[in-house]
Amino acid sequence: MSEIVASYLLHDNKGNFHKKAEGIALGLTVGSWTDLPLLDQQQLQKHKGRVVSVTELQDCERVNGYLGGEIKQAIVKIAYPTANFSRDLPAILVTVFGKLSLDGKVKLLDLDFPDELLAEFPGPRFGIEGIREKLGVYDRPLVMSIFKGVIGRDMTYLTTQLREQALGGVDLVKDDEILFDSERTPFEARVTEGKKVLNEVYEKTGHRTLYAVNLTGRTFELKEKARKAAELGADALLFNVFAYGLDVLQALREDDEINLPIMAHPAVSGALTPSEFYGFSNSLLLGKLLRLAGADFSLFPSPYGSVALSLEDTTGIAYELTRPVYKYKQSFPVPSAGIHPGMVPQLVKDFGIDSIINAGGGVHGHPDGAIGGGKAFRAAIDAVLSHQTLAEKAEESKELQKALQLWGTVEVKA
Ligand SMILES: CCCC(=O)/C(O)=C/OP(=O)(O)O
Ligand SMILES: [Mg+2]
Repeated sequence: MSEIVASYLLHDNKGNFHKKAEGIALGLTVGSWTDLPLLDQQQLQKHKGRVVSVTELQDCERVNGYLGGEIKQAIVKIAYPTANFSRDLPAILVTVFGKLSLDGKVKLLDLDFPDELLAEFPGPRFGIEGIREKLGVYDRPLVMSIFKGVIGRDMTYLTTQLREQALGGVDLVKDDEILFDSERTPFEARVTEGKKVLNEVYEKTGHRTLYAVNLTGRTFELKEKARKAAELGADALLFNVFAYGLDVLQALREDDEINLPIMAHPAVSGALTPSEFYGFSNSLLLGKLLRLAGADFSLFPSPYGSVALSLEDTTGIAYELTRPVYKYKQSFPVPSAGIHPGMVPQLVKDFGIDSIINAGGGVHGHPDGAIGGGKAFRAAIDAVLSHQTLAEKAEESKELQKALQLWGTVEVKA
C-alpha cells in the first residue's frame, strides 16, 4: 500500500504527542477506529492513516517565553494511504494539511512522496540545463534584473528600461510581480515589443537576454494568454503562483501549446510560511512543491536583503530545487529582494554556480543606471570566478567600484 508521509512540528502543553498523532492519523483518514465493527476495520484498513514516528524535542526556553508558558514540541511523521486521494496537489494538501492547518500550532515541514506519486507530476519543463541552453551560458551564476517604476508608464518607457537592462549584460529581465495587464503596457505588447528590443541588443552586442513577462488575469483566461504569449515569441513567463495555486502552475506547465519556462514568484507565500509554529516550511512550499508542479525558477528572499529569510530556510529551498528527485529536472534557485553587487561573493558561496542573482533596486539604483548596475553585477561574478576580491575587481570595473561605494561589500561568512 503506497503512502505519502507528512512531517509536522506539533505543540502540546502536556506532551501527549502519541495520542495527538493517532488522533490526526485517524481524523484525517477513516475518522474513528476502535469502536468500528471488525468487518469495517478490515474494509477500512487500506485507508487508515498511520503514525510513523514521534520525536519529542528538547524544551526550548525561547519558545516557552514566546508562547508564554511551558510548551512541548515534537516532530511527528504520519503516513496517508495514496488510495485516499486523487493524484493532484489540491487533494494531497487537503488530505495532509486541510482541517489540520486550522487546528492551532501545527507546521507542515515536509512531504515524502512515493515514486509512483511523483510520476504523476511534471517537474520543470526546461530546468537549469534548458535555461542555460537558451542563453548559451554554462559556467557562472546568471544575473536577472527587474523592471522598476513601470506602473502607469507607457511602452516607450518600458522598452527603454528593458534595453538598458539588457545592455548592462543581465541574462534575464523579469516584470515586477505587481505589473499587471493594462492599456498602457498590455501583456501582448510587452511580449512583442520586448522581443524586438532584445533582438536589437543581441544583434548589436551578441548578448542574449531573456524576458519573463508577468502572466496575470483571471485563472480560466491564463492558459489562452500563455498560449498567445508563446505564439508571439515570449521567452518565459513570470507567475504569481501563490495568488492562484500550485495546481494552476502545474496546468500551465503541462500545456504543450505553452511550452515556456515558468518563473515562480513567492508573492503571497509570506502568508503561509513565516511562523515557526504554523503554516508550511519554506523548503517544502518554495522548493519541493514548486519544482514538482513545474517551476523552472523559484524566486525567494535571500538571507541578506530586504524581507530576508534565514540562511537555513534559503539553503533548504535551494536543496529541494536542485537535489536529485525522481526524474525531475532541477529548478533554478533565485535569491532575491534587496540584492546589490556587494552581496555576490556571499550569494555564490551560499547558492553556488547554478543560481540566479536577482535585483531590481540593485541594478536601477546604480549611479550609472541600469546599464551600470548590470555591469557591476557581472563584474562581481567575474571576480568570484577568478578568485579576486571585489575590491581588486573594482580597480578594473568602474561600475563595480561605484556600486561598492554606494552599497558596500557583504563580507563572506565562513
Ligand atoms: C522575492 C522577489 C523579489 C522581487 O520581486 C523584487 O521586486 C525585488 O526587488 P529589489 O528588492 O531587488 O529592488
Ligand atoms: Mg518584485
